[in-house]
Formats: sequence, C-alpha cells, structure tokens
Amino acid sequence: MSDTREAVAGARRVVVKIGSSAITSLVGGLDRDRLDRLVDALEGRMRGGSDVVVVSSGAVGAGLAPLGLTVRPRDLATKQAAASVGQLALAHAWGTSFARYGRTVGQVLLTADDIARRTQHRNAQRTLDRLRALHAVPVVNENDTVATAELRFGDNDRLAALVAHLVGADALILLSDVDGLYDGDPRKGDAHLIAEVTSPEDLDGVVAGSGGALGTGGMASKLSAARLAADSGVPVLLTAASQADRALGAADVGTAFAPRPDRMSARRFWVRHAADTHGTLHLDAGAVRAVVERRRSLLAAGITGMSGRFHGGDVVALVGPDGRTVGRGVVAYDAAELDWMIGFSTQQLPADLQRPVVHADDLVTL
Ligand SMILES: Nc1ncnc2c1ncn2[C@@H]1O[C@H](COP(=O)(O)OP(=O)(O)O)[C@@H](O)[C@H]1O
Ligand SMILES: N[C@@H](CCC(=O)OP(=O)(O)O)C(=O)O
Repeated sequence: MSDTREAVAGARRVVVKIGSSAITSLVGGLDRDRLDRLVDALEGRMRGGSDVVVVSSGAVGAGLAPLGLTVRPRDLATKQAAASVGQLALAHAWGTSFARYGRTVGQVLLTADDIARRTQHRNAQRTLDRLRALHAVPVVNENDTVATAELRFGDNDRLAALVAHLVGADALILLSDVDGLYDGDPRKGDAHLIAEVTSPEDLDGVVAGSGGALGTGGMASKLSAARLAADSGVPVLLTAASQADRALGAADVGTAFAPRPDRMSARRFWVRHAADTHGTLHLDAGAVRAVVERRRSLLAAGITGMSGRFHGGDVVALVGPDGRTVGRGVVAYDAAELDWMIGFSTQQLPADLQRPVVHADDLVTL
C-alpha cells in the first residue's frame, strides 16, 4: 500500500467530489438509488470518525428531464435554467438520503469570485467550518444560476480542489464514471490504468480526453484538479462512484496522486490558484531574473509599465519583456500610486514608498 493511499484511508477531513455521470443519466435524470449507495459509503466513513465535505455536480443533469430536455444544453442561459431546476432536486435528494441516518445537510453554492476574493473566501471557509462543527454535512456545488461565462469554474473538479484547500482537507476523493486515470481514453480502446502518480513523469504520454454526455471537464480537468490539490499538499484518489465503498474505506482502488512534500503556504496557494488578477506589471529582464531565479522581491526600478485598475492587496500578473507571464503577486500599492514610482530606484523614492512593489513572500513564479 503506497503512502498516498494510506494517507487517503486515514484522512480525518475528506472532500468527496461526485461527478454528474455518477448520479444522473440523460434519460432518467437524478438516480436516487445510486445516490443512496454513495451516502451509505459516506456514512460509513463518517462513523469511522472522518469529517466529510461533499462537492456534488449534477444540477444541470437533474434539471433536464423536468424541463423536457433530452440533451445537455450548450448555451449558458438554458444550462443555468436547468441548473436552477436541478439544484433544488439535487439538494433535496442529498437531504433525504442523509436523513436515513439522521443527518442534516447544508447547501453551499459558490462562484469563482467567492474563492478569488479574500473576504468571501474567509466567509465561505467559516460557513463550512461551522456546518461541520454543528454536525451537518456540507454539500457544495457551483452557484450555476448566477455564475457568468467568464466567472465559471473550469468545472467542479477544480472547485473541489479549491474547497479541499479551503477547509484544510487531508484528502480529496474524485468519484466519476471511470475507475481511474488511463494512459488514453478508455472509450477509445486499449488503455491501461495508472495506479500511482508520484511525479510529472508518470503522466508522460498520457492522453486525457473529454468527458461523457453529462460531464463537463473530462479527464483533463480531473488531472489539473489533482495537480492543484497535490500542490497544496492534499493527496488525491480518483475512481468510479461504483467503487465508493473501497475508495472511502481502504483506498485500494483507482489512481492515487501523491501530494507535493513541500506544502505551499495558504497565502501563496491563494495567489497562485485562487485569486483573479486585477492588472499587469511589465518587468525588465533584470527584474525577471531577480524574482524568478533569485526569489527576490519586485522593486519599482525593474518595472517598465503597467495596466489595470488595481489596489494595494490585489493580485497582479508579472510579465517579462517577451510578453510571457512569469509570475503573480500581491501588489503593495494602488495603480495610481505606482504609476509614477515606475523605474525609480528605492533610494529615489520617499520613505513611505520604499516597500517592495511585490514582496517575495507574496510572489509565486509560474
Ligand atoms: N485518460 C483517460 N483516463 C480515464 N478516463 C478518460 C481519459 N480520457 C478521457 N476520459 C473520459 O473522461 C470521463 C470522465 O469525465 P467526466 O465525464 O467529465 O466525468 P464527471 O461527470 O465525473 O466529472 C470518463 O468517462 C472517460 O471516458
Ligand atoms: N455545477 C454543474 C456541474 C459542473 C461539472 O463540473 O460537472 P462534472 O464534470 O460532472 O463534475 C452541475 O451541477 O450541473
């Protein structure tokens, strides 16, 4: 048994993401029997002493049949209408299923913005913590009806990875309709299961394809979510919902993704993965070397230009002379203030403007 699998099996706080394909079908809509089997497995894990946060897709899938739709809509408005109908049914189904065990559920709908902005981020964190303290099971989904095209999460795999970080989870379990990561799309023929991913080389040659009729992200989004979670030090197990018992028990199925040994600080993780950027700083070659190679803070002297209406505390993109984004960081000054500081050496600036523009602790390179 690998260390990663032991960590998943022994995790005290677990985020479990359930894909649309696991609990809905195009013809039948929401499948309550399959949902009950999942809740049985989740209940088993909770009885063993673990906290569980559920991230459940399926709102769009559950809303299709009641609206007389037979294919997953492509346009945003119809998807949002389906999600609005389906989320109600979905939350109710989770509630009645957990009620069999006398458990209460709490619905948490999040948008990308909630994770990106620090205050909302903290609010969401507090709500999730309080729900768990009150012994209610949080059931999270994207707030599909208000999310606009550009605000949408890539998909719920990414949402689940961000939630895992948000609640300080010890493991993330992704349950789909496929029993693990294969070296190619298993629907297209001969493909082999990859049991352990411990380094990027394990993914060499892997073709992660698109999803099924109901899923949105396919395997590519699961891979990037697994990488995101691993970056924040969270081990990931990916398998089929039909294997939920074993995934939540001995964790001896599917594909296990090892976490990075050097867990990224919460602040740097937020800068790198969660926050939206509010502007761009253009760096000269010397500044790129200083921040990328020597891990130094960014000073006004190395900045050649800027764009965007950012404020101190916002995250900005750092772009090199060749136009490539080299990093992201929390800027210390408002755009108006920084505008006239650009190019000056620290000694040339007044004492109150001598702090670095982006401190090394708030800067991640990409
Ligand atoms: N390399 C791969 N390994 C495993 N599955 C893959 C791969 N490439 C594509 N897939 C497909 O991705 C699908 C799962 O993604 P998706 O339909 O989005 O699921 P979910 O609804 O659980 O998010 C699987 O059914 C599988 O056919
Ligand atoms: N929020 C959407 C699901 C988005 C999504 O990522 O779906 P999936 O790929 O099935 O996890 C819904 O509830 O239908």
